[in-house]
This record gives sequence, structure tokens and C-alpha cells, in this order.
Amino acid sequence: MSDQTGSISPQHTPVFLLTGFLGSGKTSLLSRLIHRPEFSDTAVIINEFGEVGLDHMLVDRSSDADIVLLDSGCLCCAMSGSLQHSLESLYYRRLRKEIPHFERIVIETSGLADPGAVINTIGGDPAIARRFRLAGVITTVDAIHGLDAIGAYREAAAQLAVADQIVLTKTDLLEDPAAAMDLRRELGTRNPHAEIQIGQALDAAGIRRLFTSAETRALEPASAHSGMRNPALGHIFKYGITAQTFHLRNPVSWPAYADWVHAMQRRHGASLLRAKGILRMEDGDFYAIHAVHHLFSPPLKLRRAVEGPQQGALVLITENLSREELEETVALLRG
Ligand SMILES: Nc1nc2c(ncn2[C@@H]2O[C@H](COP(=O)(O)OP(=O)(O)OP(=O)(O)O)[C@@H](O)[C@H]2O)c(=O)[nH]1
Repeated sequence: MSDQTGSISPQHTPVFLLTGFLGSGKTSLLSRLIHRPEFSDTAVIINEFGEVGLDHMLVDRSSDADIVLLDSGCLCCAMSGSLQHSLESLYYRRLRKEIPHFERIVIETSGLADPGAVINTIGGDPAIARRFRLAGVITTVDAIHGLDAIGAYREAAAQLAVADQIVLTKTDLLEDPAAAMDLRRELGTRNPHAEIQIGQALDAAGIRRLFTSAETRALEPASAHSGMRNPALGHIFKYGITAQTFHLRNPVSWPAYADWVHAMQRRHGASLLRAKGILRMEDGDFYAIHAVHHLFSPPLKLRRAVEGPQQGALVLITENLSREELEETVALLRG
């Protein structure tokens, strides 16, 4: 990465990933969202038009027929070729005003996708990273089979581990409605860093929260998270996947930050499923930090100060790394 300390400009269109295991309700959620006014300025990249049942809402079809404009104002774009190609195509068509302006992109991944691979595409292709930034990961979890899938498949565990927002689906199929609260609590202990919402109860405010950039709220609920309250324990998902929180008491210098990034890339890049957090830098400003494997997005300067006594905190979601190993690199930030 050429610029580890630059800030992201508003020209970087926020990209949200909608992930979740096979059959967990991604498409059903999307087909509800695309009707909603809160979703009107969104371009959605889906695998096939047929899946989300667009027939009744179609108001315009671009000449290339791979993008449709819905009467809700939402654009749907069927994935054509690679994800890079779809993103570039949306970018240039918006620039040439061939399609209406959109404020954000939502990508629906396949149920067996490793979310890290898709996130890498956004951050790893220089042409894409110049124009887009990962703003959040939304993971659907099926109330009936979700926990079994998370226990049985690494992909499902990784999808849960990297989530900023979890949508619990199929709660209507639970025999005991109280079981939804138990599941919510259970998921909360497995990913204490994500907000959990019940899919069927999603209202306008809930939808807006789904699409609030993760970096602008990365620390907000931190003090309330159980994982944050007991950072020494870290959090174990499965398959050696853990989420560990590190607090920093002092501002970080830019050279120390660059050293830490290099050390993480060199020593732990392969094991780093995701890093997120907020650091207070030596210039006094707070920056959101995001990384997936070897790719560290340029720190994003936050417009508002972060409340509370902490100077910053990092959540490192890794595979087969001990807290001690991570502590060695975090020490670089402490100078
Ligand atoms: N009862 C009920 N059924 C649901 C709900 N959400 C999804 N389903 C059903 O679950 C099945 C799978 O839902 P999809 O939305 O296709 O799931 P998906 O995650 O997109 O599936 P893949 O694309 O195969 O990964 C469909 O039959 C849906 O109708 C829900 O909240 N309640």
C-alpha cells in the first residue's frame, strides 16, 4: 500500500457486504430492503435478477440489461464477470450519468463465500481501492440452523466473526418466541463487537443502522461490549478464530503505526481475518482502522471526537494466534 496515513475522501463510495451461510436469508432480506425508501440511494450487486423477484418493480433497464432501476430508486446490478468489473462498471456509468446517482453499494455474497476474499477484492485492487471502501459487513444468521452451521463450517464461523451487523432471520419459525432472545444472547457472546437485529423486526431506524459505516461507530458501543470489558480473555469463535481487544492509553505516532502495519502484514497477514478499531494519532485526531489479511485500508479520519477516557482500541479477529503473539505487535503502537 502506498499511503498508509492518507485519509479516505468522500469520493470513496461505501461498500457493504451482505454475507451469511447458505440459505440463511440474504436474498429474502435484500428483496425486502429494495422496496424501502431508506435504501433508495443504493446500488445492489446480486448474482441473478431472478433471485430477488424484481419483475413487479422494474421501471427501467439500462441498455446493457445488467442493471435495473427499481421504482423505489434502488439500482440492482447482476454480477457480470468479476466483482472488480461490476464495481468499475457501476462507477463509470454513474460518472457518465447513464445511471442515477447512488450513495452506497451492497454486495450479496454467495453462502459459501469466505468474506475475507471478497473484502480483499475491494481493498486489494488499486483501481477499486481508489474509488470504494469497505464500510461494513452484515451477516444473516438463521435462527433454526445458524448455530449448527457456525459449528460445522469454517466459512459460517468466519462470516459471523467479521460481522459488524448481524441479522437474525427465521425467528418466526421458532416454536418458543423467547428462544430468539436466547439466540441473540448466544450470538452476542460469540461476536461481542456486532449489533444484532431481528430480521423480521427491522424498521426504518434499524435499516439505517445496518448501513451506518462501521468506522464511524467502531468504538461507540465498545465500553458496553462484553469482549471489551474483559479484554484479557479474547473471544473464541471456533476453528481457532478469536476476537481480541486491545486498548491504547496514549496517542500513536505515525511511524509507530507504519511499523505496526508492516509487522502485522509480515508476521500475521495470513491469519488476520479482520482488524477494526479507532486510534488517536499524535496529531490529536481519531482515525478508523480497517484491515483484512495483508490489506490495511488508509486510516479514515473521523469528523467527531470519540467520547470516553480511551485513546483508542483495536479489535483483532484472527485465526490461530495467541494474545501474546498479537500483544508483541500491538506493543509497537505503544512506542
Ligand atoms: N419463515 C421464514 N423463512 C425465511 C426467512 N428468511 C428466509 N426464509 C426462507 O429461507 C429460504 C432461503 O432463503 P434465502 O433468502 O434464499 O437465503 P440465502 O441466504 O439467500 O440463500 P443462498 O443464496 O442459498 O445462500 C427461502 O425459502 C426463504 O423463503 C424468514 O425470516 N422466515
